[in-house]
Amino acid sequence: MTDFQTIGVIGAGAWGTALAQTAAKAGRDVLIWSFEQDVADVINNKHENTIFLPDVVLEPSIAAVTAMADLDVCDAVLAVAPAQHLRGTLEKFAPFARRGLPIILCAKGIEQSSLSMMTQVLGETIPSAIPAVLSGPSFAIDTAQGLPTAVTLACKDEAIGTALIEALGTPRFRPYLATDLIGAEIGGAVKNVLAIGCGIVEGRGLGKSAHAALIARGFAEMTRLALALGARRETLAGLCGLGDLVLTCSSPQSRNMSCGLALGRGVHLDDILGSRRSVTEGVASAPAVVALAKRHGVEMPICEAVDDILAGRTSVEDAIEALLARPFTLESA
Ligand SMILES: NC(=O)C1=CN([C@@H]2O[C@H](COP(=O)(O)OP(=O)(O)OC[C@H]3O[C@@H](n4cnc5c(N)ncnc54)[C@H](O)[C@@H]3O)[C@@H](O)[C@H]2O)C=CC1
Ligand SMILES: O=C(CO)COP(=O)(O)O
Repeated sequence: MTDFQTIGVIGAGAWGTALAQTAAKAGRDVLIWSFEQDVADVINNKHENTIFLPDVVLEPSIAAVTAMADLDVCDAVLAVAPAQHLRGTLEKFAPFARRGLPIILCAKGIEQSSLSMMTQVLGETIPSAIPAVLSGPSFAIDTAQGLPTAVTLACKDEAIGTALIEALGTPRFRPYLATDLIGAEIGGAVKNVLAIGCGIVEGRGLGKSAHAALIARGFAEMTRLALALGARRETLAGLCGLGDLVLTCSSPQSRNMSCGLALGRGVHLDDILGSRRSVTEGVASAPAVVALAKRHGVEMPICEAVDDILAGRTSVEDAIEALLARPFTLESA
């Protein structure tokens, strides 16, 4: 018996669909809200999200809706809209969220216009909700196909966090409880920017040694920013930090890494983004990460280089040369 029998999923992209599938496999009744009517129709009529997560037969206990009002029966909600659309999406849901509703934030990004983390966006749109963050190394297709995945589920209230894990966890989808929401959020947002950087390194043929160096120095940047924002170091060393960084930075199936790969091979950013319907979160989060770092006096040269390349302020070649020309320094600095 669970306190959270009916689960709402807001966002029917690849990750929302995969989380709906795993919640259904855990025995929950699932309502998934789709931004697009055609996506809702295909989920209901074909039991497959042919647009964002093809080739996965969805559980019969998943129903798609396009009216937020239909989610008012949910005991807990997973918010899986992309970071730049989260505010508008939660504003639409706000009138139907009961007081004290647990809302699990699953987007990995920072709002570009306000530099807000997703928990801040939730606090401003549905202040009565109980916030949680779900983040970790988990490609949607792996999770949806039932391949083993483990993630961090962060909630300040440990009893509610534990109950959410009991409602959503399965032997194949293993959430680990944490209480450090900001650490989990920073890990997910910054690893996307670093994955673009790792893709560039691969695309330029700079070698596996450079690739590993970028992961390690990128992890130092991620940790510095997280600590400045009040996170705990051990959170960043876990699934939602290092774990996701390693996955995303080593997998061309990552949208962020593949974006970097193409940039490194000389493809223009507009052409890369124009050829995909799915979201590449690191592109929107890069300027926000850099601005947030500046605000807190944190040095993040790799993220800055990625942001400069994305914004067209520097070439890939010049950015690499500038990083390599930086003064030698203490590793722990
Ligand atoms: N796909 C994956 O493997 C994983 C994705 N995530 C995160 O989940 C979040 C969602 O990503 P995906 O499900 O992969 O998205 P996706 O790339 O599969 O689909 C794009 C999503 O954006 C939505 N969208 C487009 N315009 C919108 C608007 N104006 N308002 C609201 N929604 C709009 C679409 O409805 C669709 O749900 C991202 O923050 C991503 O970083 C996290 C873990 C794994
Ligand atoms: O967050 C992810 C895996 O944990 C998915 O990464 P991409 O958005 O780069 O595909």
